[in-house]
Amino acid sequence: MTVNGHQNGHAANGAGNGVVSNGDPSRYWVKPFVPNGAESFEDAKARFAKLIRDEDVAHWEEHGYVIIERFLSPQELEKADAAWQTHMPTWDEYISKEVAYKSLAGTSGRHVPGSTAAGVRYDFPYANDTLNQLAIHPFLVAFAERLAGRDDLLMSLGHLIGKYAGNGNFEQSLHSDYSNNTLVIPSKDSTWIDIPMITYLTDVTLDLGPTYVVSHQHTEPRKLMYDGFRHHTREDFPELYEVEKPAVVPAGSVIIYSMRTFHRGSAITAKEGCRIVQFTGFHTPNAPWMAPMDHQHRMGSAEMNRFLCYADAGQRQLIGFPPVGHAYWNDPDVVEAVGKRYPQIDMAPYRRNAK
Ligand SMILES: O=C(O)CCC(=O)C(=O)O
Ligand SMILES: [Fe+2]
Repeated sequence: MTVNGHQNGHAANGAGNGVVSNGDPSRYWVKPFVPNGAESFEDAKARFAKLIRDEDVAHWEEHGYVIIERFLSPQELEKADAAWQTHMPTWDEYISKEVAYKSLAGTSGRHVPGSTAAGVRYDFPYANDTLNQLAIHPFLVAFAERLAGRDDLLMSLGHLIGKYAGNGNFEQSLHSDYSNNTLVIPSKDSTWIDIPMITYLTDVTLDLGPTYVVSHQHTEPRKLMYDGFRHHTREDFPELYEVEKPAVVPAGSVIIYSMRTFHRGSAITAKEGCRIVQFTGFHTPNAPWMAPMDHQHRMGSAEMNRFLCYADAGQRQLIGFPPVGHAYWNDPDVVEAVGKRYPQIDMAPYRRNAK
């Protein structure tokens, strides 16, 4: 079942990209973006923005979430598979070395052993270019820009998370995600908005811990954001659990939701299997109370250097790097010094406005 009411993705858009798959080709299976090639990130975003369906935006506006099935092409998924497997075991690897892998935590400072959000957890940026690029896929950024109505968003978060059958209780209560994403609470006003997303890198079946989500239609009229509880338990709010819907989706799909959207991770009831996802989010740059991506311990890391050097200038901007043309680059000494810090970054575009 799908939660959007439209089955298996989208009809072919006639782009003629010749992709062969098990289902209909998705309209998003167009030329992938490659940083620092002929196309800028801006142009790639514009290309993907044209593919966004008005009804998907309308669904998000009405329900507080939308699921886009199979936005990643089979080729992208194949690369993504190889990429997550550099960080986490497949199910077969996991079960063949269960003792060793059971305690695998990843490197995230936000890994809380035993919590329902645990699992193996790595934070963006990763030691892998494909994973980094997936986190800021031009389609995801374009969709967030469309919802926010501006094109200068910043990345809020990035986590690669693996959950394995039999290794923990992942059953959560319905909640909104804001406690570590804003100092206050997420208001309705999209002037300052943070847009979270979960990209599913493996098939999610009912027994592999789907995300459950509740439409705004059920939560907004009741002002559940304002009742002082972030977690709404089954005991106290049974009626919410009657209207929640599972995001049962094929690998390569994404749920784009909001910080006001009630949702939850659920138990893996299958005996075998794992669910690998990447959380990301993008927010408007006008709200210091919101989503301060905690760069402090990442700046200067090998992963951050790797991300910055591989990325396009428009992608660096997503994490706060001064944009091309910004007055920061007016001082030629500064441009050259940053070039020395990151010898692999092409400084030519930044050099252009050095006076
Ligand atoms: O993993 C999921 O599907 C959702 C998890 C979640 O909502 C959370 O950890 O805040
Ligand atoms: Fe959550």
